[in-house]
Amino acid sequence: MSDQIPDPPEVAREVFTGEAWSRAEAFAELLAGPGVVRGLLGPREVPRVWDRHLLNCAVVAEAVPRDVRLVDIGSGAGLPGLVLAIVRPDITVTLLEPLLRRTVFLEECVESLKLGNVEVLRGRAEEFAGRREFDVASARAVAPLDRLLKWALPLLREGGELLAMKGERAAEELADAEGQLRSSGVRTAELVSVGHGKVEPPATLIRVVAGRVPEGPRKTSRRKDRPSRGRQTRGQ
Ligand SMILES: C[S@@+](CC[C@H](N)C(=O)[O-])C[C@H]1O[C@@H](n2cnc3c(N)ncnc32)[C@H](O)[C@@H]1O
Repeated sequence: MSDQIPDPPEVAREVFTGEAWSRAEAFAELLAGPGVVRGLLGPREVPRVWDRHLLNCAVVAEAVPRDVRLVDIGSGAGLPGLVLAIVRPDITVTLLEPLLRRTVFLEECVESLKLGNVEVLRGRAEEFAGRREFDVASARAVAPLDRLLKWALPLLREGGELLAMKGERAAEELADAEGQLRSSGVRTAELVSVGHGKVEPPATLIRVVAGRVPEGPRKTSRRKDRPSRGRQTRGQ
């Protein structure tokens, strides 16, 4: 393992079990190596690659139901989507990211980690409104809640959930978006705390449950649904 990467904390062994352990180690190396060289992760993040990145993202799995189709909006270097795919082989994960440099890295990671439950999709979330449908949307450090709602809700089925990783300002963001939440017809919006005993402090999520899906192009045929731009790749 690279000199710069700290030893994983003890708790990492509880979070990444079975095959997930070697994949988590390999992903830490990819982030701290090519990820830093290509400017996807700041060099100062390397010492905290386990706690701030891998573990903090992995604990989001506590809020993800079983066997769902999850889209990670603005996945960047694969956070949290690729980590969720590592710890949750029961779910299928779409890493949605507009920047080519990042999708190339993501595709390389998927191949190198031999993840069969991941798709890399290049494009902006708003391009796929009504064209793709998911059960869960995750996002970390992508946009304020009001903008995230505009991007995520059209990608979710009725009853689907947005899980937005937010920090200290989570409650404030939720309060600020109250009007929009009401007019978007969402069922519920609440703060959820995950990772107790695993990450310090525990991670705060805003969970929004989508209401009725508006009538739209989602009802068109599969062939027409295919995005006109953007590359899609399935993992091995
Ligand atoms: C600050 S980075 C965060 C990356 C990653 N989620 C993380 O926590 O490290 C924000 C990411 O959102 C992507 N992004 C920006 N606008 C987007 C949009 N409209 N749809 C999807 N992704 C978008 C950017 O390309 C970038 O990779």
